[in-house]
Amino acid sequence: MTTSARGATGKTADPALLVLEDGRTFRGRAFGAVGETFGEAVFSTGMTGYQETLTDPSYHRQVVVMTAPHVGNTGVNDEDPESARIWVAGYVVRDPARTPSNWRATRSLDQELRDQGVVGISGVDTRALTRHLRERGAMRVGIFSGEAAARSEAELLAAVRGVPAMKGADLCGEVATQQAYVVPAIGEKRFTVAAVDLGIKGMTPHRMAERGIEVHVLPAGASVEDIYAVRPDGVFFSNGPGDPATAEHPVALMRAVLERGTPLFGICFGNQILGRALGFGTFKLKYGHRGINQPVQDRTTGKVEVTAHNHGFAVDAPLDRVSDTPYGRAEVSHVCLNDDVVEGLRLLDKPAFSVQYHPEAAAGPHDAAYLFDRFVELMRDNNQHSATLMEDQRA
Ligand SMILES: NC(=O)CC[C@H](N)C(=O)O
Repeated sequence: MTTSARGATGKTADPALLVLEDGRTFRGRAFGAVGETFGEAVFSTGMTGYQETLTDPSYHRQVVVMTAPHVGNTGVNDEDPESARIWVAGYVVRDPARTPSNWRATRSLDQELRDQGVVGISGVDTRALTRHLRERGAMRVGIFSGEAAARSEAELLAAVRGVPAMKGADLCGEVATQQAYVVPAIGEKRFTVAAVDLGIKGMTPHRMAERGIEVHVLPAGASVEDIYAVRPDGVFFSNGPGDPATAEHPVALMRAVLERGTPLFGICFGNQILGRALGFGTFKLKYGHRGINQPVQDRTTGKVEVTAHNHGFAVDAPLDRVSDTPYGRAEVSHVCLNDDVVEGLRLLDKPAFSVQYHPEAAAGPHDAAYLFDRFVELMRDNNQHSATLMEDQRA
């Protein structure tokens, strides 16, 4: 052992090594489980919400670097997770809290990472690492501690370079539910929504349920018949991990929904699926957007909102004009003010829209919650329209 330090438990933490695919290394201490892990190194600028980050299924196969220097202050509780387990492949922090303190906490972050077998590293200069990823782009990484670190750096680097890249990764099937389930409406039921789970975060159906929506969450492999079997007033496509260029089945499903004109809403991966369904391309951003402080402009109102993000890919659609698509006219409805990345799409001739960011904001500001209300309005207007047509037929 070359270095040692007291970990959160008071035990001596093993040294750990972080190896990037371009050969840069960072030394630190084991945090969470001891062993090895691999993934795509990405950074999140969220100052709060680490439990929600860890349990967001969109982080599957990603090693998350926290730019906030001090992580773990409020420990871990049973209410904040966005899914039933931690999905990040590895976790990189500068200075973990030694003594968590919060009335809801039942355990420490270090303990939770160990219990779930998630390998992390602490004591890393996360500012230098983040700058490196900003300059060179997101890239593959490995974290090694204990026995796993007892190899030459050349061997560790070869192992990192052997793992699959995020570009071309088809991952939704690995995180989505296998069984359909229902999230009941809170209060009076007003609408039924079929939500295609591509890696859904728990807060998303909750935000719909709060608005009187009964949400039928369906597996990623659901058929068009499965969707319409629930007699939906609207269809939702969730966030999810991996490269949207691989998502053939969700694109086909969405096209069937657009064909029928059922009100449609997509979040994050769902926005990329809508982009593809309309005939736009998607591409990998250099280092993506992750955090809860990204400025986005709603181009329909001109208003700027501060929003929660987690995406490494984006839709390639023109910002300066309305596009003709097989489903009518479409436009970019939202744009990121940092870099002009497409953050939302809207159809002008059909009740369909999507955003690249997270209006459910778990964690994050609630500026974008109005998007769930827009979905409700689309369903309400569509139902009224159908009712009028029925009356016309009877007259
Ligand atoms: N949160 C998401 O849905 C992410 C979508 C996609 N995996 C991306 O990284 O861009």
